[in-house]
Amino acid sequence: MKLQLALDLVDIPGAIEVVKQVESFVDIVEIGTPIVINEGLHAVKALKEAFPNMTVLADLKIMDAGGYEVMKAVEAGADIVTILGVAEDASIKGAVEEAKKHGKQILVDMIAVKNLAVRAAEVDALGVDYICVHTGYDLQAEGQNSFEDLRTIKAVVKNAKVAVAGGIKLSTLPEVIAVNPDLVIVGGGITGETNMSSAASEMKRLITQG
Ligand SMILES: O=C([C@H](O)CO)[C@H](O)[C@H](O)COP(=O)(O)O
Repeated sequence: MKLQLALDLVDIPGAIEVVKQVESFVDIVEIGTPIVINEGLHAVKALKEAFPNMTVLADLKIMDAGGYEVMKAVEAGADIVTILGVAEDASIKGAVEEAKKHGKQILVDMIAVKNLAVRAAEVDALGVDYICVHTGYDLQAEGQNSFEDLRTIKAVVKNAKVAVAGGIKLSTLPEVIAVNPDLVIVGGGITGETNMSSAASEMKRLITQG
């Protein structure tokens, strides 16, 4: 099980500062959608240049032009690129094909997918690397989480790795670990803490002990 740090509500210098504090505890650094909207793919480039040995995920949440947008993210230095599960199969296939050409990976974000079990099985057959259940900020604000959704996709996904994101904190991490995802994605649960290094370190400890 791996730990991914999601960087969302910071600028490029702020993102670099956070990674410096927690890099030894996280496996993947995510350049979140809000950073990409604010700074463009320069943010991906800057983080990869600052931390060349880290796996960098560009959270583009692609909806169309899968191949082209993956190509641009990979040019900027991304190792993993996200596309939405609600996108057309043609877009997901294009994204997978382009990523594979460069030895990179695709994570499908299942945010807003209605029939999760059916769509997860369909997406799994398209050769993607990760399938991620995700409760976004707007539904987190309504008190929702993705823990039950994680069980749902664990039951149907046979090829891809399974990931979970959305409001995970130190206090709720054990509940997530119990379902045994391949990847746990945490943003505010680390970046919102006064001592980010200690939060990330404790999360890594819990994940490693399983
Ligand atoms: O993808 C995300 C969100 O939609 C904003 O773009 C976050 O990176 C993801 O939700 C993880 O962050 P937390 O919910 O703060 O853990």
